[in-house]
Amino acid sequence: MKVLSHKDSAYARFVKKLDRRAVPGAAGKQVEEIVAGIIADVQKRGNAAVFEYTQRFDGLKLTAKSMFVSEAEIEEAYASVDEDVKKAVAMSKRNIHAFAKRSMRKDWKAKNKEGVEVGERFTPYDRVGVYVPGGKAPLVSSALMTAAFGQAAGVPEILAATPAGADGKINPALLYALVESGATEIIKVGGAQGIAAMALGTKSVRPVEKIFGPGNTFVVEAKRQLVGAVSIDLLPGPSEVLIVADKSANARFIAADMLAQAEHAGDSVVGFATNSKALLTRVQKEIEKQAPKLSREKYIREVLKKGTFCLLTKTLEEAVEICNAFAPEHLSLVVEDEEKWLDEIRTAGAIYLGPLAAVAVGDFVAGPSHTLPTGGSGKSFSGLRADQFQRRASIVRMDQAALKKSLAAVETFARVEGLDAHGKSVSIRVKK
Ligand SMILES: NC(=O)c1ccc[n+]([C@@H]2O[C@H](COP(=O)([O-])OP(=O)(O)OC[C@H]3O[C@@H](n4cnc5c(N)ncnc54)[C@H](O)[C@@H]3O)[C@@H](O)[C@H]2O)c1
Ligand SMILES: [Zn+2]
Repeated sequence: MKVLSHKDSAYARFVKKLDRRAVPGAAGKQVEEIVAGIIADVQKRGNAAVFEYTQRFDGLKLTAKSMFVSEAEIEEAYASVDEDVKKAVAMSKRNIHAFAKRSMRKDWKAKNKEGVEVGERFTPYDRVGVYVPGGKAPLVSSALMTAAFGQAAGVPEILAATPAGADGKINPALLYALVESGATEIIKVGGAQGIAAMALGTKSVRPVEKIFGPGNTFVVEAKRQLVGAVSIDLLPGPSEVLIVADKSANARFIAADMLAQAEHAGDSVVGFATNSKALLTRVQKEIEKQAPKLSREKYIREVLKKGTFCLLTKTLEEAVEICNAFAPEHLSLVVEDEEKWLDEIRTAGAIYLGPLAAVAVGDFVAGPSHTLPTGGSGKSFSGLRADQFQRRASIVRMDQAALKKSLAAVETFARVEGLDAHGKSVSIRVKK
């Protein structure tokens, strides 16, 4: 765990490095090339390529039939998932839908100064893809945090892709959550080949229009490379939290949040910035006290060693500046004057306010999606939300009076751009 005070000589340099930019290719030339190769191969050979990579990376042999989760598998999942899980999924889904309803764009129309009616119309995509990471943990909540937003937006076809283990089985709770969140088809394909199959289509997989969801570096790089063939939500990478706190904060809660973040995976990032020396000392002690009791201590130790920093800043202002430069996926803001400091926060993906706002509640059930911008991309992306499942079209309608009032300016534009047919197409309609 890196601990630095503003008085240390290494502090300024370290803080400067926290001003991040998520640049393409940051995953490394090698990942970029591997993914480009997989995409090209899926484009050329379709199913055959998808099956080959699935065998190579996940040890699973698939066919055109077995790549899709069957009705029987879904029935089995519904029968085996216990009531507590069903209840928790229902609660999360209810809150997601309520949140989604408010953030969805609504049609509107108005008249411009000349009397032309202008407006916007929003309709759900017809067919989207969601990626749910497999691998290290069955991310039941990630199914909800992507697909259920599409479901709320009214997307009729949601194709989900998730890697199955070598035994071809998908965790029943994950399957249950996916179906409850509106997934209409599920393929047992992960990685870059899963993203490529959804974006480009194969003989068995009909292509989607937009792809959502988190994944490892191969998945995220594949999404980045396939922009154009599809659009995407954002490029979410390894999870992170930054806690900004003053002396009013509770050290036990902060330590618990830092450990919760650290247990996600070995590549998680955990930051803590405070202007209170006493708090910093107490948090360090608390971490050592709480960590040994946790089941994922292995990941936690790894993250504490290489992905954790604690900064003693000179002022709270400085901590907030660090936050804006860092653009954390999650910010936990625990300060006396919440409203004042909230106004200063600009780049965080999700802001948790006050000592009781545990990030884990947002991870699972609060309502906003936990699929959020990481690696500094909060400067240019926002978290996944329902309106990203809506297509937008602008609408223009006019009558004779509005047409007449627009004519002079149109003719001027037409003249300077050398597009006389444009001018003509308007003047021809205007009644003299
Ligand atoms: N930001 C968020 O909201 C959020 C949420 C959940 C998970 N995540 C992130 O998702 C990631 C999950 O990663 P994961 O690996 O467990 O699951 P994953 O499903 O993302 O990746 C597994 C796939 O990676 C591919 N792969 C593995 N090794 C490869 C190689 N050498 N070459 C090419 N492809 C290869 C395989 O196809 C495999 O199916 C973590 O980094 C986690 O932090 C982020
Ligand atoms: Zn978390």
